[in-house]
Amino acid sequence: MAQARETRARLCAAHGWDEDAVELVPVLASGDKVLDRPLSEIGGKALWTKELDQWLGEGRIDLSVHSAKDVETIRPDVFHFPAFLPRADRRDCLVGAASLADIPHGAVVGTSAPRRAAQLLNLRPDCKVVTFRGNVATRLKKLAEGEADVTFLAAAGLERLDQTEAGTALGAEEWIPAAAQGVIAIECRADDARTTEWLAAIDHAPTRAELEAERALLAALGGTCHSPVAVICVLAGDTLTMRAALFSPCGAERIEGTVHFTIGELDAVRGLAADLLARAPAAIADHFRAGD
Ligand SMILES: NCc1[nH]cc(CCC(=O)O)c1CC(=O)O
Repeated sequence: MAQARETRARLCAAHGWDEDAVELVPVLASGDKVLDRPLSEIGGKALWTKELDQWLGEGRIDLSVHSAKDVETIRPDVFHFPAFLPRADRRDCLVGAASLADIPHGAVVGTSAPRRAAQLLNLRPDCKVVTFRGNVATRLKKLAEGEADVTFLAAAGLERLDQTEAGTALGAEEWIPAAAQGVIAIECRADDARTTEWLAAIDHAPTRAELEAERALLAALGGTCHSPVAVICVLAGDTLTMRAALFSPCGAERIEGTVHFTIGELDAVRGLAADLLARAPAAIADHFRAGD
């Protein structure tokens, strides 16, 4: 809802509309209903899009507001994304310890993200990972109740809920975030020219450049929400720099690569994916579907 309010504010500002010109329709996603198992076990990212897709397809809403990182790599052709909002803080925050080094030996870490679990175990094999789902408030509550010693939450999510003091943001030199993290993606029906044009006015081109590259990497790797993959792509001037790491699920193996390219040069991204997969031991490669 915080993301939908931000979208409405930007749309109204861009077009000079009153706030009541845009109606917010809350749609509860399956991903919010099933909270006792990791997303990757119960149906993946479609759990965030299924209900919204149905409402959008039926014309009950004109646009859907997503966290870009929750959206599947391959989407139905009948929809498209005319707008990505300016990227918020893309970093993960560590909650419950001041730094990765300060996590107590043998600590219990709550997360159900394969990337966070594998990356943490790669750096801190002494830790134990337990499943931790639910929205930001639920996860902070579970932590306070002692279900885990530490957890990770996206800085963007904490920021949107005014809870930034809850954790310490981790820099890219020590911790790589998820593809598309911190980006709000707005989707509408591809044949809806009117909404497409309204949304195009609030699209942020630099964010789109990073996002398209990060999503192209996932597509080239055949990555899903089961795949422990971390990627950061940063635009500076006309050059994008992408750094990506693949992990085996329990963190024992890690391979990494970096590539520089210009906007739209997605062959460079596909080259990085091919290089990573070529170097990947089976413990990593088994979690990707190269070539799909
Ligand atoms: N379902 C997980 C999810 N999807 C989007 C965000 C917030 C960050 C973002 O918008 O990228 C979160 C919470 C988290 O990872 O801690």
